[in-house]
Amino acid sequence: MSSISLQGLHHVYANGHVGLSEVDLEVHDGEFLALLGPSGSGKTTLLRSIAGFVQPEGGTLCLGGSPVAGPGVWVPPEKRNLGMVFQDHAIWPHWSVARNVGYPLRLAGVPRKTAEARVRSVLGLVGLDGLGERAPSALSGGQRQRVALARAIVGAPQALLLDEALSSLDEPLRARLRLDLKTLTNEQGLTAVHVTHDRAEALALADRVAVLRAGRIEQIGTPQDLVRNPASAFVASFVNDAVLLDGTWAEGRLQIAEGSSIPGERLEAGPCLGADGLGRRELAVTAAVSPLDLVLHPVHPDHDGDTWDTGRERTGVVTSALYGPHGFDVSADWQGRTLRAHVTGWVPKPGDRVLPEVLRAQVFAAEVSGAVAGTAAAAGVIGGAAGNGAGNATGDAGADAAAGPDAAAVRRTLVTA
Ligand SMILES: Nc1ncnc2c1ncn2[C@@H]1O[C@H](COP(=O)(O)OP(=O)(O)OP(=O)(O)O)[C@@H](O)[C@H]1O
Repeated sequence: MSSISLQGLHHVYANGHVGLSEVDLEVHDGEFLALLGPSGSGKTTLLRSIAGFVQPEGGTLCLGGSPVAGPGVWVPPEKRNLGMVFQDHAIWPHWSVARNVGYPLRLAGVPRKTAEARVRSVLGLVGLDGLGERAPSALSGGQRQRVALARAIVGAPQALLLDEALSSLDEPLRARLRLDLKTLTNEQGLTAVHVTHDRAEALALADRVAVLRAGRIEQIGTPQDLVRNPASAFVASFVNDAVLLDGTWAEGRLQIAEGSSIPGERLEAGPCLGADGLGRRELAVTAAVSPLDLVLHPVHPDHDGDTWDTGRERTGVVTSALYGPHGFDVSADWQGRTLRAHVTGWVPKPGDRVLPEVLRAQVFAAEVSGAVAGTAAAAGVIGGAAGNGAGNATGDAGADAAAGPDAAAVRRTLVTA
């Protein structure tokens, strides 16, 4: 059975802003669902509608199979049996930990002995064993958030609603609580809906992730689905940090810019292109390229064979290179667009010239201009089949530059059909 069910949920605020637009959603019993999306996409409105803090203008909302909002139905928040955790703990500073956690049980009139035993047990579940008599001021930020979590689950709610609940914590506290939250919800079979801006957190924690955009659910699926099979360029950009390249599909290649194209065998048609995939027609499309599928080949500083006949530069320039344990996260400016790539095998630094190459891209029908609100301003790329000057990823840029535009160098370093 669905623990939480929304049909055609709709809400427009008094100022005309669309909070939710005809949202259908089923959250299954024991499922952990993350709501992910850019600012203003409707995540909070959706969560607050479930909680009962927003009364939707249209549609129906059921909890545990019973309607709580809809035509002629309205169940107030305190009657919905939901646990909520906010970003800022919201615990009473002058009450002990145990008193804070036991508050919902006192409200519900649970006998004192039963309540004390339940509080002790829940404190154990959230890793606060033996800290019941502490004052909140004597706890760390992470511990205070565990108190809020304990209070949210102490009454055995039918669902747990988390509103940016981990966002105020610093790493590694946040990583630790993330792990504990996942274990706790799994072990206790809790249904949870978690609003977050943090895509890594959404992908790590959730059984399914709903990506919101302008009050609608753009895609819902497992983390693997969203990463491997994004339904749109927007999802690819938002979830996978993909660079978006507008271009034209024609004659077996995706033309990205003057002289720069991606051969068809490196392209995968997204679902919006239908069963025929890219087909034979000329199409305006957007290619989404994950930073892991974009190679930046270093170009030797002395090499000057990197312009088109028109004099336009084929290479890009590294604008930032952030070191990490598994390589560098690099941004490069290429023909006025920002490319992002994960670089291993050589040490990039700002100012380095690079030649980009796309290994794989997902292609979507082009959106009407400006429709991809909130995506990275990114993108454009890639390798032309002529010329050279690019070193390969093992750092032999100098050797290539010295070799001149020979066929071997071209094969080794550039996108070719
Ligand atoms: N109380 C309100 N009054 C008027 N408009 C609102 C109100 N709350 C939200 N909105 C508008 O509704 C839309 C959805 O906002 P919502 O807060 O649900 O998005 P969000 O994805 O949670 O954003 P954020 O990540 O910034 O919190 C936005 O256009 C927002 O400006």
